[in-house]
Amino acid sequence: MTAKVLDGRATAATIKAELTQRVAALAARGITPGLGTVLVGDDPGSRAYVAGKHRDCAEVGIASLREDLPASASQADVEAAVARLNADPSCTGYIVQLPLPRGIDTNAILEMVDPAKDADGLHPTNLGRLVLRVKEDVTSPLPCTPRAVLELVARHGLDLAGTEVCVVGRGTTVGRSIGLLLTRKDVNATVTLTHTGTADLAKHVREADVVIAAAGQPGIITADMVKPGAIVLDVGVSRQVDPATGKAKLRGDVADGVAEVAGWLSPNPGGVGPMTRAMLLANVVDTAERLAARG
Ligand SMILES: Nc1nc2c(c(=O)[nH]1)N[C@@H](CN(C=O)c1ccc(C(=O)N[C@@H](CCC(=O)O)C(=O)O)cc1)CN2
Repeated sequence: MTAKVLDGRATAATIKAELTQRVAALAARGITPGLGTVLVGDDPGSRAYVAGKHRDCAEVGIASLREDLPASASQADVEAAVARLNADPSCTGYIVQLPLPRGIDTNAILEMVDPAKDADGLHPTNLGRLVLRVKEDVTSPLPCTPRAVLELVARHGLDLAGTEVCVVGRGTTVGRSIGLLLTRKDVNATVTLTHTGTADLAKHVREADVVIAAAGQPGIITADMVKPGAIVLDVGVSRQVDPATGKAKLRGDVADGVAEVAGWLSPNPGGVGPMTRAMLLANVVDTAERLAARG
């Protein structure tokens, strides 16, 4: 079997075209959404992702604001950047790029974000609304990668109702929150959340109709672990620098042979990554539309 491709690049391009029209409709009413980013330090991956987010904004007509801080920034410096974006009326939503450098208290920073401007859906209020099953169209944004996974699957005509899903990885941005989304009544999947403490990972993966690999461990999901025909989403990404050339290579959590066993596979790069960026834009536009509707 050669898996069909869950094409994140093409799907993200379609979504961005839709968002461009929605942003133009807001502009006609005198409203310009503005996305802010807080980037701390020199991590090449984080720098590339933030640069991509600003390119995306320009493409769809969203204004963008940057708070770039050096790796030596203190907790107080990062908190001051967050306070500036909270206070800036031209910033309708913003994100703090993760991971933050060691020594910065990430939870304290995320708690400082104004929940109404939280474009990542990672503020405790917004994650709490997800737990309480408050619908995001009424109140708050969903975390971008979990939303990206659901949107990518739905736009390829796949229905997850009744499926057994194995999530690999328990990080906040993906693993923990995606389980909450998948078990909502409008999705109706059954979820097993696995992690580094799981005794027999292969057993859980093998039983799953859908595998969401978000461990950040290159090649951890191998072909022998995957049920034939399963839907496999490769979310985790690791940047490995080739010592010979000095060039960075991206590696996903899914090993090469999986494409021969799975029914559907999201490539990495080119799958969930571009969709994550598109969902960030969607969160910003959704928020701007909600505010506009409230006058
Ligand atoms: N505040 C946040 N921090 C992080 C998040 C997040 O959702 N919010 N997720 C990841 C990183 N991330 C977004 O910030 C992200 C990862 C990957 C991509 C992407 O487009 N990847 C491309 C490859 C890009 C490249 O060549 O480097 C792909 O998969 O095709 C976008 C965003 C951690 N931090």
